[in-house]
Amino acid sequence: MSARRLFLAGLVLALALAPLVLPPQFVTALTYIGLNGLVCIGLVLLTGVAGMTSFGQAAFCGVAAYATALLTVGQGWSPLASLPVSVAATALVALALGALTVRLAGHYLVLGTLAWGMAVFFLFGNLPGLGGFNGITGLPAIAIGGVAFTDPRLVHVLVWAAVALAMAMASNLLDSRVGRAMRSLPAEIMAESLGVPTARLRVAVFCIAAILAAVAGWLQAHYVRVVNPSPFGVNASVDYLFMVVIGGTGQLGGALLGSAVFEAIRTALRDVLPHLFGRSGSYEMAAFGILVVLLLNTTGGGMMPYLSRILPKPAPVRAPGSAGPLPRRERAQPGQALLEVRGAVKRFGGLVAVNEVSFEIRTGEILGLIGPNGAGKSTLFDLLTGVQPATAGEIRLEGRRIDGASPRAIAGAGVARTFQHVLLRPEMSVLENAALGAHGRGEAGILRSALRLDRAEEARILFEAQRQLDRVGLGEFAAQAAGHLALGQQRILEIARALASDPKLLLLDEPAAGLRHHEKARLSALLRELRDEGVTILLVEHDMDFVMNLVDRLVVVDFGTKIAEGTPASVRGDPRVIEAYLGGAEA
Ligand SMILES: Nc1ncnc2c1ncn2[C@@H]1O[C@H](COP(=O)(O)OP(=O)(O)OP(=O)(O)O)[C@@H](O)[C@H]1O
Repeated sequence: MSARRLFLAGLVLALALAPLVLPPQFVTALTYIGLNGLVCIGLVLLTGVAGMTSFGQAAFCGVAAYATALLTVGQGWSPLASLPVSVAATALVALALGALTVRLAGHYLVLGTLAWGMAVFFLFGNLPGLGGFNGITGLPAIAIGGVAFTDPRLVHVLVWAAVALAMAMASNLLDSRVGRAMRSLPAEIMAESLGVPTARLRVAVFCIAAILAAVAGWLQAHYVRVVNPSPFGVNASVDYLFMVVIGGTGQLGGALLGSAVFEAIRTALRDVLPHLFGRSGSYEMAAFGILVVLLLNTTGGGMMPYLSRILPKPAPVRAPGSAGPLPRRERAQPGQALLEVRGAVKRFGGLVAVNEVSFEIRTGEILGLIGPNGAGKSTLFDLLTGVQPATAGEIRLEGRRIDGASPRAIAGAGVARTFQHVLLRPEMSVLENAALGAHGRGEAGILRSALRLDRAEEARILFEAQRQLDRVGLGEFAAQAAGHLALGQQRILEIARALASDPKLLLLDEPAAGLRHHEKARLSALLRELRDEGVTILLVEHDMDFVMNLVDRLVVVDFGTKIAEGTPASVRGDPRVIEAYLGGAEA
């Protein structure tokens, strides 16, 4: 067993035994830390992992709490029987709200969650049958196998068992194909170009976070045996956000640490301040606010990174020594037309950025797309990758039209790309970044991943990712964080990630930009090797030396129009190219 697992097992055991030795008020505090921790695990997934901020998590606790109150008090169900129904009801509400809100971006998303957080709170207080702001009382205690959880110490064990299960499942999830896709969500263009269905996955993460909040709401309802709106308002949602920010949104442990620190500060202030200021004033909130601001100032990324330094390190994700193959795409014969662009036009208002451009790429060749600044190269690249729709014209991949298709659909059709400004997940390892490329070649979903039933497929994906890293010469860096690589290596990593998707066509957007001379030479050698292995490549590039010595053919554009096409030698001597692009200088 690794040191990390031993530590975690010890922690769980200590928590389970805590009620035997701790006084009741500590057990209550620990129970609340666990309940809040459950909500915060969801919030870490939502905020830290998927990049969405929610001011509405407490409302989800409330939906489950009210649902179980209605079923148990109103209908006489047992709490255990009401658990799946309460959680499912919350998930349905989350699905509906999520579908509406997660498409919003930035501030709009935050305000959207705030709006429904407030709305749900007032619904709890005003809907008939929910007992108004006094709520519903007399909820039964949870009973499992004839054991009634009336003793707070038993509830404590139950709550922390739920926390341990949630932590294990969330950690499994993050360590999987879906988890990597979730971690790629903040870089939406990158994620879509890797075949990740970002909108659907966002709603899924939103629902997962709501389900964790629902379990906490259900536990809390049957712990305190009364349900009213006050713990489910926006204030409580803000508290949850504070907890995860204090703990650190980037790691699951931050959820529990933040919950514990939050509870400790609140309890300390409640106990200490009256001694300092007397009982006349209520200074807790003011002191609490100041403390939180100070904490956030001193621990930018939350407290978890500090704790991580002293905790045993998790073992880095490694590829297995061998694994079965992933599905491969069928390939056309070398020399056949792979991509055909026919009369592509892109207008921005009155400006024609791409004007009736036609060319084709044949299987197994390297084609360079060049032109002076503002010639329309990037726009053409955007048309090929689906980032922008063409105003007119046709783009076909192996005869099938892809103009107007989404970046995800184009990725699915076998077109992989790199970005002019490198897009990686810097905090993920080099291996995991490369594995993101193989997303479309796996199929394990959320539940399979959370239950760790995806290991055979995961081994194949990681093996493939490592194979591509070895292929491009980055194999030895697999366990490093991608953000620690030099820029040139990051560009190469993007190529390895693209190759992991088993592409029919590799599109490279200014791959030599920002590289030093020796890095360019290495990149050039790599692209030649890939071509020799049968990979078809289109590259947009500014660096004439780099392009001229590498490509089989060139397409030259100027003012959005194709002015030349042919081998580097023929293009080099073309008077129109010399005139337009090279300004009379020899290439
Ligand atoms: N979204 C947009 N809205 C309006 N005009 C645009 C847009 N994108 C590009 N253009 C214009 O289209 C023309 C072609 O731009 P594009 O970026 O495709 O050229 P480029 O060849 O890639 O240039 P560079 O080499 O400088 O990157 C330019 O005049 C540019 O200002």
